[in-house]
Amino acid sequence: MCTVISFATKDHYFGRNLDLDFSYNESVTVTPRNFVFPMRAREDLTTHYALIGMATVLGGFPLYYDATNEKGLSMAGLNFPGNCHFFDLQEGKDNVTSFEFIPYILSTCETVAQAREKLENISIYNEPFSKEMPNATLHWMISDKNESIVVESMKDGLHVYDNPVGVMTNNPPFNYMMFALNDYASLSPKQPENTFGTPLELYSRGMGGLGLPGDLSSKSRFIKCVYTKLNSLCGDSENESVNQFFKILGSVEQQKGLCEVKPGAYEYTIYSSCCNVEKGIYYYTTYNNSRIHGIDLHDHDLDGKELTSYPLVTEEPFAIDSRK
Ligand SMILES: C[C@H](CCC(=O)NCCS(=O)(=O)O)[C@H]1CC[C@H]2[C@@H]3[C@H](O)C[C@@H]4C[C@H](O)CC[C@]4(C)[C@H]3C[C@H](O)[C@]12C
Repeated sequence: MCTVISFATKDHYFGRNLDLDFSYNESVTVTPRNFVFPMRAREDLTTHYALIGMATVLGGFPLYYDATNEKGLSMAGLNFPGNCHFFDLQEGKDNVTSFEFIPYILSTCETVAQAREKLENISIYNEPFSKEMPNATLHWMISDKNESIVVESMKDGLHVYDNPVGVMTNNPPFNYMMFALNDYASLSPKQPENTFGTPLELYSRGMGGLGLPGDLSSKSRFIKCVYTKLNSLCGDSENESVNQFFKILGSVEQQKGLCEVKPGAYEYTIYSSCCNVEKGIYYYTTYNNSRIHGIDLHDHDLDGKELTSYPLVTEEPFAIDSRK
């Protein structure tokens, strides 16, 4: 399971938890403007916006999981098994494979409004990257500074939903997720009001949130993360914002051993990311390394042609303070 959020203080931030039982050897990857994205059913993308994000690079192609472009438009793919459906080539449509979808939108659009226009004619084409790399069953969140949308390709076509809460997880489809929020509308960081007309003792702090789901199912993570994000208070500095972002994602992170996906195999939060979309800095932590690392898009020659990849730092020694 996974969770993606868009978040704002003075700057805007976008990132996700990647929850899975194994890794595809992902790295933080910068794609400069003149890297050629070969496309399967349309003209190659030769000159485009520069991108930074998490990807598996295979055969020279950055298979992005989540990324942000130099204009601050961001996009992430999360699992959507069972509901997701991709199509054969459609005459008269912009046929874009699922692994080309992030590069295509982020290469060519500056805003969600522009992405919406492109989406009007896009069909997600079912050709896999290779025999060894079948199609991932994904849905996507796309965000800019002003808004977020969710894109779900299903048997009956492409659905584009406004996402006023800026959070997405996995199944069920996004309209069901938004409806499910109704059941929790009365939760609050304030202590509840006693309406029974008989004296009761509020024996603990935090009782306004009683009933907030805490399990790892995707609907529960959606509710919990929306509640956490929308009630979160945060200062404007980069340090406070990035730390708070990781704390919000931490409210739905997965500890090893709690979510069995097949006998003996457990999903866990392999990495968490947070991109400052204004500055183009992609921060991340990994399961065994909570030190925040950052890679700056603008540290690179953005007019170049070659990818730059940064292997994840997955372990680091603790800082043990000495009395001396
Ligand atoms: C599984 C990942 C999403 C994590 C997630 O949502 N897990 C929840 C599982 S579930 O709901 O409980 O079933 C997705 C996110 C991005 C995906 C990867 C990216 O799409 C890039 C390539 C695309 C290739 O077609 C397949 C391999 C792959 C490298 C994908 C593997 C996998 O499907 C990834 C890593």
